[in-house]
This record gives sequence, C-alpha cells and structure tokens, in this order.
Amino acid sequence: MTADAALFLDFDGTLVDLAPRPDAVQVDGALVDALDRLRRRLGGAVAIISGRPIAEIDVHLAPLHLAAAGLHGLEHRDAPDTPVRREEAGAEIRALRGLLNASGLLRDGVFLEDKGPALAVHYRAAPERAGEVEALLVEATAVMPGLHLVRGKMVVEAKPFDRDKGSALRAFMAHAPFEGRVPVYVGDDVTDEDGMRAALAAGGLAIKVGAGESCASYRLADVAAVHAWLETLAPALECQP
Ligand SMILES: O=P(O)(O)OC[C@H]1O[C@H](O[C@H]2O[C@H](CO)[C@@H](O)[C@H](O)[C@H]2O)[C@H](O)[C@@H](O)[C@@H]1O
Repeated sequence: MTADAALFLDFDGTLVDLAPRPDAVQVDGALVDALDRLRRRLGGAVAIISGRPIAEIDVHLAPLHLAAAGLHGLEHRDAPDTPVRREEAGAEIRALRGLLNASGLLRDGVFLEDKGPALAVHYRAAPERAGEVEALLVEATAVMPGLHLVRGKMVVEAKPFDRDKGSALRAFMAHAPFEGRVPVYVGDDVTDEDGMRAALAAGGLAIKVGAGESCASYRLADVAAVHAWLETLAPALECQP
C-alpha cells in the first residue's frame, strides 16, 4: 500500500474482536492512535464502513472521529466533522418492526437490534435458532419488496436494498480527500464483499480478514493481525516520498 491510497475499514470482526453482544466489544487505545496517525498520513482518506450506526462507531473510537458510512450505507458522513446524512425508516421497516415485536421470536437468546432504518436480529446466544430467525424474516419480507435481507455473523439484517458497502465506498471515492486515490478495503464478513468488489473495480485492493470465500487477493488472519498491520503502516508510509 502506498501514500496515495484511501483506506476503508470494516469495524466488527476487522478492527474489534466479536463479542457476545454488540455493546460488549472492546477497543484498544493503540488502535485509535494508529488510525489517527494513518488518517493524517493519508490526507484524511480513512473511512469506517460498518453495519453499525455511525454514532456507535464514534463512541467506540472516541475521541477520534473519522469519515464513516453506517448501516451498510444508509448513513454517510463525508468527513470527520460534517453532519451525518441518514435515510429514515420506511413503511416496510416500521411494519417489520411491529411484526417482529409481536412474533414471539425475540426471546431465549434472540434479540432485535433496532437501528432505525435497518433491523438486525441476533442469535449468537442461541445458534440452534438460526433456522427459525431465517424462516421468519424470509416469510415476513416476502411481501415487502423494498427490503433486502443480509446475513452476517450470527445475525440476519433487514434494510432497503439500494445501499450496501459498495455504494458507500463509491460515494466516498467521488469526493476529496478520497477522489483520485487507490481504494483499499479491509473486511471480514459477507457484507464486506460489496465493498471489496467496489474497491477492485476502482483499481484498488481488497483484504479479507480470517477464513471464508472472498473476492479479495490478500488475507490477514484475524483482528490482531489487522492491528499489527495498521501499526506498521503509518511509519512505512512516512518513509515513502
Ligand atoms: O459491518 P460491521 O462493522 O462488521 O458490523 C456488522 C454488524 O456488527 C455487529 O454485530 C456483530 O458483532 C457483534 C459484536 O461483536 C456480535 O455480537 C454479533 O453477533 C455480530 O453479528 C452489529 O451489532 C450489527 O449491527 C452490525 O451490522
């Protein structure tokens, strides 16, 4: 990677190890320092692209604010201190919320993470109920053509289908400080493949974290390997002309 790169980083499973619940992840202070150093070395061209709301990313990386896309592209912040643009929840998401709350599904280790315009049903504490979660969401959204289901790690999410991590990357690349740079996307999950494909299509690189099928040409073994790479990257870029 060279100093003309733009770096796009997924959050869960890439920058932080997975935890039993979304609010239980731990962020290492050294990671925040490394990201801040890279942001300065890359002229501000570092962004987080996550399924989480941007406000949560800010809390976890405090005091650092970065350019960010949240909710798989439904939220966007062009630069660290510009406002977050957010799609509002449509009628179908509101209907699905009501249906899930009335369904009896949300018990015994299955819970709803209500992200506004997107809904995530988690089953990490009850993996044996994965089929039940999948079946209910498939049946419910069969009559909601504006919604799309995405499967992540022990989670099924419903969101409007016209945004994903690839559209988020393309939106960043259309403007300074990202425009004209070589995109490098790093992620661990199936939803990151859209971001990776967009980076490759723009002449960039994709790095897959962990095992599993991927369009990426490069791999990092785990979150610890991502941290080690990020920590060596800033000094290495500083040596480049
Ligand atoms: O795009 P990401 O930044 O990778 O976010 C994807 C989802 O991450 C979170 O869920 C995942 O991480 C949790 C904490 O480790 C874990 O408990 C859960 O099983 C994982 O699926 C987050 O809660 C979701 O909203 C994100 O979409």
